[in-house]
Amino acid sequence: IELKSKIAQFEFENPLMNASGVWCENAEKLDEMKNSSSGSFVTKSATPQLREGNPSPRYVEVPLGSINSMGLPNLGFDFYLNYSLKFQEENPGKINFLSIAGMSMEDNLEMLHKLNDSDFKGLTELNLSCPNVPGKPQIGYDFEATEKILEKAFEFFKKPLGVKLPPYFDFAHFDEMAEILNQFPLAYVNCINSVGNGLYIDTENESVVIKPKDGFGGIGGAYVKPTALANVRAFYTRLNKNIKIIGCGGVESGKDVFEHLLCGAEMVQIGTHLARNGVQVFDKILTELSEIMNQKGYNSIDEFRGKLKSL
Ligand SMILES: CC(C)(C)CCc1c(C(=O)O)[nH]c(=O)[nH]c1=O
Repeated sequence: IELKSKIAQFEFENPLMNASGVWCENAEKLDEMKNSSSGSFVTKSATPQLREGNPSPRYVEVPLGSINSMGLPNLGFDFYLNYSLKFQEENPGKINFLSIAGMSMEDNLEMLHKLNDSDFKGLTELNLSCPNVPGKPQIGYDFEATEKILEKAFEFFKKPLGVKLPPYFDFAHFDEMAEILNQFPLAYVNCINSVGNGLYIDTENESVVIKPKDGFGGIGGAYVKPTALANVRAFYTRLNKNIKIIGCGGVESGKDVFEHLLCGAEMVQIGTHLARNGVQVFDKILTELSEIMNQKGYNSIDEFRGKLKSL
């Protein structure tokens, strides 16, 4: 059976990849992703310079998912660009995704200029959960700021660009965001980033479980699947068809991947489940997805992608 997915001019042999931030922060992890059975991989969101990030504990697995306030620890933009250039050189015809999350508009534009002027042939992911000016919500929750940064980017950026979105919970927000995104020649929209500022409590110690932000952190894993599926579906039905959707959130099995694909996802990312179990999750989940497709008599994903039925 066929598991191919297409974004921009790229074709991937299967729809699975890691979620940015998971199994992608250094060369050792990226090599494991590169050598796994995933269809592609994305690098940890980069800032212009190396960042230590927040004090640990900053990522904690909990029964139904994970909570994190990493604080953008990363080896710096040049590391991920060089890794990507080496990857495309050593694997002719193959490309990866490179994520950026500047701490300011200038940082983002600087990294986009460098990418534009480089030999990078892959896809760039602009992480809109990046911080805004103090006192204002993250860029993805500031519609004006989102429009402004995309206007500035598309003045000069000529390579395939996607955006990573935080989750939305209101139809007015789906509509407003889609109206903005439809103005730009985006290659894709990636839904969702972690559900922001959750709180997990250790009742034995009567304390929080992560050190930064008094324990407040982004929630991932099974907790967020219904929200992730809703955001994938909401943008799939609102965006023009040449903007593909990447689904991210709550994927632990072939069944979860099937649900994201039914909602319209072109690629499906795995975060918390990958962090917990390592890259063998891709083999397991590909087998489970193939099993489901065989049982249902589907030979390719295109036969059911986006075809979620209303009642
Ligand atoms: C939240 C930011 C630190 C501004 C961006 C990086 C990021 C982080 C992080 O590095 O803390 N964690 C997430 O779950 N999603 C993200 O996009």
